[in-house]
Amino acid sequence: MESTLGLEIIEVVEQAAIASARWMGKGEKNIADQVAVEAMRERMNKIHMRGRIVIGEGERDDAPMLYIGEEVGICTQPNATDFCNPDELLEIDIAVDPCEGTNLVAYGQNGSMAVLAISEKGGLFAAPDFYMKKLAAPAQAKGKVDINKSATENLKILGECLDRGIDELVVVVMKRDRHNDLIKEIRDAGARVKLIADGDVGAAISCAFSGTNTHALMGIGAAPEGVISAAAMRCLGGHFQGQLIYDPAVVKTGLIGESKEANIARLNEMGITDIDKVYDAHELASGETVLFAATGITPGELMEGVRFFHGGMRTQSLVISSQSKTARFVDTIHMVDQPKALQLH
Ligand SMILES: O=C(COP(=O)(O)O)[C@@H](O)[C@H](O)[C@H](O)[C@H](O)COP(=O)(O)O
Ligand SMILES: [Mn+2]
Ligand SMILES: [Mn+2]
Repeated sequence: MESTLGLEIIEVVEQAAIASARWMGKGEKNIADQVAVEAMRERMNKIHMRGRIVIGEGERDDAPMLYIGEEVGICTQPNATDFCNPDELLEIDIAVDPCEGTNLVAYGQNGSMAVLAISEKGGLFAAPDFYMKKLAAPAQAKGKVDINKSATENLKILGECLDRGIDELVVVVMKRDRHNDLIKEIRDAGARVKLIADGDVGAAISCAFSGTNTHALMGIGAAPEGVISAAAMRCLGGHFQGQLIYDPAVVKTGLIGESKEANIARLNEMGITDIDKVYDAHELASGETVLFAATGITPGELMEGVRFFHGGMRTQSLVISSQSKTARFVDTIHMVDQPKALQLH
């Protein structure tokens, strides 16, 4: 699956990030999102692959592009056998978030990215448009911290695994009312909290890299983003667990469904009967081969944002492959017109 796809998907996330970055700081989150979706879809449809979107734009709002179930790639065409080789004809599943952190882009804040994950058919958990309680941590703590334990217990374990005092740990938490008790508990335990407005995919993956000063992600974010984070964490060997949250009273932002009962019924209809199951990274991204790609839109812990200059732009991306066991940071200069100068760094 991987050979040329790994290279082509870099351009997919690069193009989405560049399109969105043009709207950075303009206060237009919907446009920043829409242009990323269009650019991602356009580039994706030029790839020799037979893809199907399993996590995409707006499960419930009839999104016109990159919606769940949409087929993407040249090899989805009826006469594909005429121009696609057998490898390219293998069905693959794709999870996308063309603009992860739309508010961050609209308000010029750090941490947004264009991101996707790919696996063979059935290799990514088709998460419903629900919330997910998440716990991410570095590889040293994999299988030792546990989402069922309290934050206090996990911080103690994390400190031991990382050979750090609890006061030397930084936990990323999304700034939401639902996290007020969690934030207090982390601070009372002695650790430091980095509050983010949005963008928990980047925060989760940052845990896998030392040097980011991010030692854990705790709290409740969106479930689709949980699967994308898990895909990267699975390849990187980091710890990731997720548990679906279906009770609007827990989430507090009120964006999921009408009632807890209706949400449980919806999960059951989707075939999810063990509604409180804790999924680990290998269950959320279970495919034999998993690919992940992201490009920074605004600057973040992992990647620079898109930088525009006369005649072009520069992007930084991260491409991770379970097959080649690589995490590549790709720095690209895009020459649109003839730039007057190309800066080395
Ligand atoms: O920041 C996020 C928003 O993603 P997007 O809509 O693609 O810009 C995600 O990182 C979060 O995981 C999540 O969507 C967020 O936690 C939703 O929670 P809330 O704002 O409380 O409804
Ligand atoms: Mn998102
Ligand atoms: Mn998004």
